Amino acid sequence: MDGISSRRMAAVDRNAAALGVSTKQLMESSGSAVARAVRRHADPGASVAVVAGRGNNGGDAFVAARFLDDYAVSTFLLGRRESITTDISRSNWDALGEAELPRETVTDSAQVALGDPDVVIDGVLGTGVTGAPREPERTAIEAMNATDATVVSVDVPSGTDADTGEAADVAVEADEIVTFHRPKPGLLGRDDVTVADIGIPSPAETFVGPGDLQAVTRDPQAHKGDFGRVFVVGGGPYTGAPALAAQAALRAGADLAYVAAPDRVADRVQGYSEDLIVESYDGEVLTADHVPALLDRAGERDVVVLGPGLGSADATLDAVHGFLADYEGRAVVDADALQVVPDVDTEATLVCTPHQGELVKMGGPRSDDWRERRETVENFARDLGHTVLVKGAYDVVTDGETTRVNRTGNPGMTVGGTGDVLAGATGARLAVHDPVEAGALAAYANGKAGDAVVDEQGYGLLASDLLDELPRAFKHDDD
Ligand SMILES: NC(=O)C1=CN([C@@H]2O[C@H](COP(=O)(O)OP(=O)(O)OC[C@H]3O[C@@H](n4cnc5c(N)ncnc54)[C@H](O)[C@@H]3O)[C@@H](O)[C@H]2O)[C@H](O)CC1
Ligand SMILES: [K+]
Repeated sequence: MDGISSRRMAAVDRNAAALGVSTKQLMESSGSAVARAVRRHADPGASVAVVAGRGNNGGDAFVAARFLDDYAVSTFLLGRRESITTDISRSNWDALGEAELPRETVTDSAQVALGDPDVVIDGVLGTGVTGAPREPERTAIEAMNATDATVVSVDVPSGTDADTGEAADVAVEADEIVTFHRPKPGLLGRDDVTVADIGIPSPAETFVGPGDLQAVTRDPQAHKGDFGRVFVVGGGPYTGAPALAAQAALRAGADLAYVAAPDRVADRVQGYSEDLIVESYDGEVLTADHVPALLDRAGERDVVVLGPGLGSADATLDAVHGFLADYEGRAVVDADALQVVPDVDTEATLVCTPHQGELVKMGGPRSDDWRERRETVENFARDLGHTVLVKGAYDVVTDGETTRVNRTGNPGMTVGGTGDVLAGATGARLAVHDPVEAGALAAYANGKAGDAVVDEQGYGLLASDLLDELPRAFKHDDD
């Protein structure tokens, strides 16, 4: 079983809530699994000390204490009730009081006195920890290690980093770890780990959801450019496509959006928006002579979006080939440029964004059912060596290893230009995320923006309508 990082676990937890399985339900399953582990180690009547921190790890421990009311269980909260960080955990603390189960709060490390229990439940710190344990958690961990009890850790031994397995100078020495859903990367290879299924529905992982948006953050200390300079190479036969892609990049969080376009159309592209930095090259379409200068510029920027509105003249496709052959950075490839990708040997990291027809033109599979498409596109992406985002009612994003499916969006989005918006948004996210995550986030937000527009005004959506909605579509609970 693959490991799941703390960050991904938090996203999946939030996605599960959006699918109707609340964190409270998950906590109930987690606590119950911990209680079952305790029953394997000691019979009813045995003494159990439950040591709980102020986060949801402690909440799991409160639930376990409630399930163990046929044991001599006493619960210690490291802090005051008011300092419990989540409502769910606090309600489970309150439930212990209502059930008249022994519980006490420990606000001073000097007060940590666990007695001589048969079993200790370690619910002090889980995946939400930052840094080495502080007081009173530190003393509590030492007190747990000092008992002769069997120690059952909730999710991860407190003091051990769930992602790296690194133990702080003070960390719980667990006899058994009951971890939830999937092993945490830092626990892989250990033989003292039980993985409990806590009822997270598999769509919470497969489908991009609101939890995935938690990856979209903006550091208040950031400087201009930190969130990406996106370079759209497009336009020639068409002018709207590169303008939409570049504006979408800004709406999806990029700091600067550049467009390189033939001088015949560059002014028109600029005319659509004063927010873009438009650079022109001579001629009517992209040709091989332009490639060296474009490569220089691309080297100064974070991501290239190659394709929108370039057209499919032979000279242009040759130029795309030449560009990709020598480019080593990150790029989104869209529209007519896609057909070149299978024939080019490149060091670049690409996110290809075909619709079904373009995928077939690339030599990819045709499949109508999304489950089948997930499989076939995975294989195709693996062979291609790049990330592929196939657009459809269910978008599939995969690098052949990691796959996400997006089901936001609606039939109104079959209108021209929505793909250009997606390509630009993907470019912006590719400046800060890995390729699959970038594609997944962009597809999710693009579809969500389309849903918001159609909700408000009905069909008749324009691709440009998506631009205004995109920032809201990327917003999430933590904002
Ligand atoms: N993800 C899921 O599907 C579920 C997870 N569950 C459990 O929840 C924890 C993670 O909970 P969270 O509230 O995010 O964080 P923690 O309880 O791990 O800790 C936060 C808590 O601790 C304080 N704190 C942080 N760092 C330190 C430190 N270095 N020293 C002392 N105190 C620290 C912080 O202020 C908070 O108060 C996960 O592991 C699971 O056990 C649920 O079961 C629901 C499903
Ligand atoms: K723990």
